[in-house]
Parts: sequence; structure tokens; C-alpha cells
Amino acid sequence: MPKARKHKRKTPITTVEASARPGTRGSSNPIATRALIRRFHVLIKRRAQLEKAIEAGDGLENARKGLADVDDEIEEVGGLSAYQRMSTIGQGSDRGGGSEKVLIEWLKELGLASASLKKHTTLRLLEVGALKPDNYASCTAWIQNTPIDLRSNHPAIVEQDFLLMSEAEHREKWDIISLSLVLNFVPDAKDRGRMLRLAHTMLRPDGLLFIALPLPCILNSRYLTPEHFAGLLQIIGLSMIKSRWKEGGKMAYWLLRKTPGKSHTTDPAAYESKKVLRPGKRNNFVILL
Ligand SMILES: C[S@@+](CC[C@H](N)C(=O)[O-])C[C@H]1O[C@@H](n2cnc3c(N)ncnc32)[C@H](O)[C@@H]1O
Repeated sequence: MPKARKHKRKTPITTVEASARPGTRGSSNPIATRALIRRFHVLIKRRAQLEKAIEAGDGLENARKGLADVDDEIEEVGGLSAYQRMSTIGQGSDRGGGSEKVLIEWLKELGLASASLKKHTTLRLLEVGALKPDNYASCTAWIQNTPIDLRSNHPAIVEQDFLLMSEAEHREKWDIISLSLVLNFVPDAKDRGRMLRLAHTMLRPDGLLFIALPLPCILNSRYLTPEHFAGLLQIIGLSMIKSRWKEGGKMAYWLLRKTPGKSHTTDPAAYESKKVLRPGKRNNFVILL
């Protein structure tokens, strides 16, 4: 466990740009929006580290003080609700629209829309990390969406932590699960791995998992490359059927199919602790089993 660092307060994000402040309707400044999103990610990661330190009894006094400081700053920047608002604004414009467009396009390409319409059935979709209740409103004839989020900002979004959903209750229940910009929000690398395994359990045989991540998570991480990520997915029992990103782009998308058996071609030990795969000035994003 790293020592609790002396907390040096940075300039509060709320002073960066007035239009990005919590309670303000929108930001016309994408730099301020991205600054808040990035700072929020740093704060929740630090928070998770401090909570672990407290649990383990490491440097208790410093860790408690650090946690109180982090909580103060999270509150100062407007908490999860400000983060969600900035995400809606920032990512929408960064991506030219929500990632649901990519998923819908792929499902249509696979013939799933027409097959469901023909059979008069709907695909059960669990949308994890839903900022809006109606992302799939154009597909209600063939998709029955259940949007969930840690913090619901609409009555139609169920307030639920995906990591706390009952495995027994949801085993093989879902046709599709969407984790769009959610794995990178989860502060702990092992919890990210747990999230993928849980999604695998909750999908019906042949079910589909959709993942969206900011491109630097795989193209500019010390610990994760596209190939390493593909190996991890294989171990969990997810085979890649579609992927999309371009050099210089902002986002990466994957569509994965639950496979019956887990792959034994890759050594799971390679995914249990982080290893530097590319040195240099890079980010630390990683997913561990
Ligand atoms: C960056 S937003 C992404 C929203 C949207 N899916 C998109 O692609 O734009 C991440 C959302 O995931 C939610 N989230 C993170 N971890 C979660 C969990 N364990 N269970 C449910 N929602 C979660 C956060 O509360 C946040 O609203």
C-alpha cells in the first residue's frame, strides 16, 4: 500500500471555468469539462486507495485525513452529479453522439434487429452507467432496455451498483450488457476485472457484451495494450466479434460474445498483477483478474 501522500490541494476545478460549475446548465468550454472529468477520476481513484489503507490499518491517521480532504474536494467540484452532467456534455460532443449509436449499428449489422422484429421478441439489454433514460428509445420494438447507474438522475433509471447485483438472480438473464465508459470510472483494477466476469455470468449463453473506453486506456497505458486486453477477454470467456477505433481518435468500442468455455491458451497469471508492457510517459490504466 502506498504511503498516504501529503495532500496538496490543487486549484479547485470549480474555479477553472465558471460555465462548468455544478448547477450551471452547460459548459461551452470543452477544456474545463474534460478537466473536471479527469480530476473526478483522479479523486475517486485516490479515495479507493485511501479506503483500502484504512481497511488494512496502514498509516491510519494520514489516510483518514487524506480521505476527508478527498471527500471535501469531491463535494467542492459538485460530486457525482456534476461529473455526470459534464460527462453528458463533454463525451457527447467528443464522440459526435452517444456510444449507443455504435451498439445499435452493430446489432443491426448482425441481423439481430430484423430477427427480433420478425419473431416479435425483444432483446433484454442492461445498460450500466446510464446518464439518460432514453438512449434506446428508437429501438423499443426490438430492444427492452434496463438503464442503471450508481446515481440515477431520472425515475426510469434504476439506482443500482452493478458490482452489487446478485449473481444468482441475474445469472444468464441478459441478452446484451453495455459497459460504455464505465470500466474506466471504476477506481480499482481488480473491481474492473470483477465487473467483466460478472457481466459474463449475467449474460445468456451467446449473449453480447458491449464495451466503450477512452482510447488512451489501451493505446497509451503502461500496463494495457490492445493485444493484452484481447487476451484478458479470452480468459474471461468473451470472444471479440467487432471492434472499432482509429489512431488519433478518442474512443474505442468492442462487441464481445459470451463463449461456452474459457480459453486456456493464455496464462491467467499474466492478468493477476500489473506488469509494465510499454515504458515511458503513459497512463496507468489496467484491468486485473
Ligand atoms: C462517464 S459516465 C458514462 C455514461 C454513458 N454510459 C456514456 O457512455 O456516456 C459513467 C457512469 O457510470 C456510472 N457507474 C460507474 N460505476 C458503476 C457501477 N458499478 N454501477 C452502475 N453505474 C456505474 C457512473 O455513475 C457514471 O454515471
